[in-house]
Amino acid sequence: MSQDTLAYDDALRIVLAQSTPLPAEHCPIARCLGRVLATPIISTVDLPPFDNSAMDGFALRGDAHLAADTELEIEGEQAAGDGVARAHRGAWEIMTGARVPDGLDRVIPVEQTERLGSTRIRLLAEVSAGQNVRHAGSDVHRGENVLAAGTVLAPQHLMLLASLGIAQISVAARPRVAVLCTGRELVDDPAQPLAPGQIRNSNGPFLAARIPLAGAEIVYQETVGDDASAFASAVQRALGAGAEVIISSGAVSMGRYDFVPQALQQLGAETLFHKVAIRPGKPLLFAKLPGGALLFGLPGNPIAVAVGLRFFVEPSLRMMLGLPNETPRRIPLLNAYAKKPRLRFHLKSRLCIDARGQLAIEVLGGQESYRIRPLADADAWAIVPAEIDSLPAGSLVEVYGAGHLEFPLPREIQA
Ligand SMILES: Nc1nc2c(c(=O)[nH]1)N[C@H]1C(S)=C(S)[C@@H](COP(=O)(O)OP(=O)(O)OC[C@H]3O[C@@H](n4cnc5c(N)ncnc54)[C@H](O)[C@@H]3O)O[C@H]1N2
Ligand code: MOO
Repeated sequence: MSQDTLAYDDALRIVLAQSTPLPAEHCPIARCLGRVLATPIISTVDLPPFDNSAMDGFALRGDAHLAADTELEIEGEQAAGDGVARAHRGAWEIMTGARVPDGLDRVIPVEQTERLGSTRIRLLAEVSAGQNVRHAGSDVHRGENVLAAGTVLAPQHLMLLASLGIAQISVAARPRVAVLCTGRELVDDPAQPLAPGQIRNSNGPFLAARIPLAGAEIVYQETVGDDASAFASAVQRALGAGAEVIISSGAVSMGRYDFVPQALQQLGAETLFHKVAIRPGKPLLFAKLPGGALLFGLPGNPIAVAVGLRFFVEPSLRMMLGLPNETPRRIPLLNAYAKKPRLRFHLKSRLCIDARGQLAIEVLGGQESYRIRPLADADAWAIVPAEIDSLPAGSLVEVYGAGHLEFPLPREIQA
């Protein structure tokens, strides 16, 4: 390996050292899906807020057990939404979710009662204290820590926040990202026929789709030709749009038109590394612009872009979002895998259940970095470290989900 090619871990360390957590901001809960909670949520209320019935039936009181065949007068009715009622004796007809009248302590379902005329019932089963009552605070009690900082808010968290009456929360600001695609061969408009030598821009739409899923927002997007000055002015426009992170695709390799390093020099940027011992995406470049924005120069091959985003940009975004570094899962390889040593491989892969019914990771065919089709079948990345050249079937390999916030796997139990 040439001396200027960094090991992945060293390159990642440099990226993380340049990535700083962003400040928190307030967000109404209707708009916080996918945001990262900046401060823990401590409930100021009990949930349920009052003792209420789990059944349509009759609320009663009694000793530890109220025997079957007991007969009781119907003294009142309590529906969901009714306020405080005070009861001293008898049975109250009650609906599911209704507040249990004060003084009563259990509910018998209507089907376990027999109506005796219009004002009396007989119990057909024994009912004990607390039965069919959902007690105040039994789900969440006041003062309970219900969501930890760093929670990525999903619909079930919004259900909890809504039930606690929380209107606004504090979330990490979303990193502002610009995407610049380079290449004279690129056509953005799907309706435009391709001239000989042209291809469609697929990296732009991929990045535009993935970045919001990674917890960031796109503030600027442009496709530029093969020219250092045009690229430098696109970088200025991206910065003008407020970008804190610029992701470019293409023009970082050895070709005559691979001008990103030169443009960065023009811009006065500090290049922190160029070339990492990985496949795909070896010519990846990382720089810091004079105002502090980070630039990830991803090699143009589509899978090099996917790997650069997943294994360099996303760890940086995690740091900005206040999330800890990711830990991969270790999963057995479905089939043996061999490669040349020296480069760390990132393999388009798919989780599967093997013939014995166990979770395994299948490395897909077609690993070349121009091959987009197998990525469409992939839902995970399998990693083979630089120093390893062959792995028998069943070897445990590190596996990462398609995106850092999407991991379709169960949690690992910590020993
Ligand atoms: N002599 C050498 N040539 C190459 C080397 C090398 O070490 N020595 N490295 C190869 C590797 S590995 C990669 S990866 C590529 C990276 O090249 P660039 O970053 O300079 O990217 P381009 O040349 O601009 O494009 C590469 C490839 O990707 C296609 N492309 C670019 N942008 C898009 C886009 N937005 N959508 C779809 N496809 C895109 C482009 O047409 C090229 O086919 O360099 C190797 N060469
Ligand atoms: O690093 Mo490249 O993406 O293998 O062609």
